[in-house]
Amino acid sequence: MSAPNSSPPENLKFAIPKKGRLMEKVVEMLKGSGIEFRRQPRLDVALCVGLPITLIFLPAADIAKFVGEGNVDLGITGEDIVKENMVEVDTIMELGFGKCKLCVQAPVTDNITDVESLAGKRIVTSFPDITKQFFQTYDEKLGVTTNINYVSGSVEAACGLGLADAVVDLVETGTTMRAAGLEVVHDILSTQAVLISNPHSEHKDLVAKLQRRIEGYITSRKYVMMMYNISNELFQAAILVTPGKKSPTVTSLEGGKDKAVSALILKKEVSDKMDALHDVGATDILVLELNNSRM
Ligand SMILES: Nc1ncnc2c1ncn2[C@@H]1O[C@H](COP(=O)(O)OP(=O)(O)OP(=O)(O)O)[C@@H](O)[C@H]1O
Ligand SMILES: O=P(O)(O)OC[C@H]1O[C@H](OP(=O)(O)OP(=O)(O)O)[C@H](O)[C@@H]1O
Repeated sequence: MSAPNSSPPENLKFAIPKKGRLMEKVVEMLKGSGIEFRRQPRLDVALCVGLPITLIFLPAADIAKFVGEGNVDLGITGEDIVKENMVEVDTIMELGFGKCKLCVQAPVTDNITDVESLAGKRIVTSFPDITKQFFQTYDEKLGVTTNINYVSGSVEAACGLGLADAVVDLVETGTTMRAAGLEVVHDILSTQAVLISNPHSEHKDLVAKLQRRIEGYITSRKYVMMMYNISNELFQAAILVTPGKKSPTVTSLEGGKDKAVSALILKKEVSDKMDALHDVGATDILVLELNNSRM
């Protein structure tokens, strides 16, 4: 029993992006993971329902720093932002969205094929530390200093405005880059959204619980359950098609001549697997959506 005057334990503080493409995905993921909250209009703090968690809505670019410095226990942001801030955080899991690349880009008309030729030139970026680190090797080799300037957005406009010889910016579809007349000269890193925690957080059990819930949700979005019947003779060939995530579940049907098999299948492989099972001789093939999962 706790001492009568002890203050209640503090809620876990969980920072999530306050706007933009990451926010939409994060809110959808939290809902699917049973992490529900009510956010009042214009408020950047929300309490979770039934869990001792306070959500704090912050700019994605600030979240790694807040987690690293222990202002919050847990956060979701891009790996690119974690690397740029060079903070000490535990990366708990990759979340599979917010995927893009950080690239050196230059005007198509300049026809630059070798990134080394940009050393000593003017580069504009929202990632000055990663960019500085990237060009350092070339600067030392060539005895030059690359001039790196920070802008917080619309990086792609810098070359057209005459402010830069090249930019270091994110590329997903390439639409922004092409519209600005730029092309990729060099990939620096691949990134996606990650769940990060402060290594000294006192909420280890709750962090582990959230991790399990989010993993369960991600699995349920990636997989479906495939069920089918197969004769005993053809069974071995069929389970080669559906080995499952760990292994398939197999039960004998009444009469003993056939088996019923259920196995998790990656969504993107469903049609190929159904065709293959049909060719092997399976019948009554069903595909069921997963609502949630815990592995
Ligand atoms: N086009 C993209 N595709 C996928 N992920 C992206 C893309 N652009 C950004 N990201 C990811 O989202 C993170 C936050 O991006 P961004 O800074 O654009 O968010 P924002 O909060 O909308 O800010 P702003 O619109 O003010 O720049 C990036 O660091 C990166 O990890
Ligand atoms: O390859 P694409 O699919 O075009 O995506 C890449 C663009 O997306 C991001 O910008 P965002 O749209 O967030 O606007 P910003 O320039 O204000 O950061 C990023 O900085 C790129 O400019």
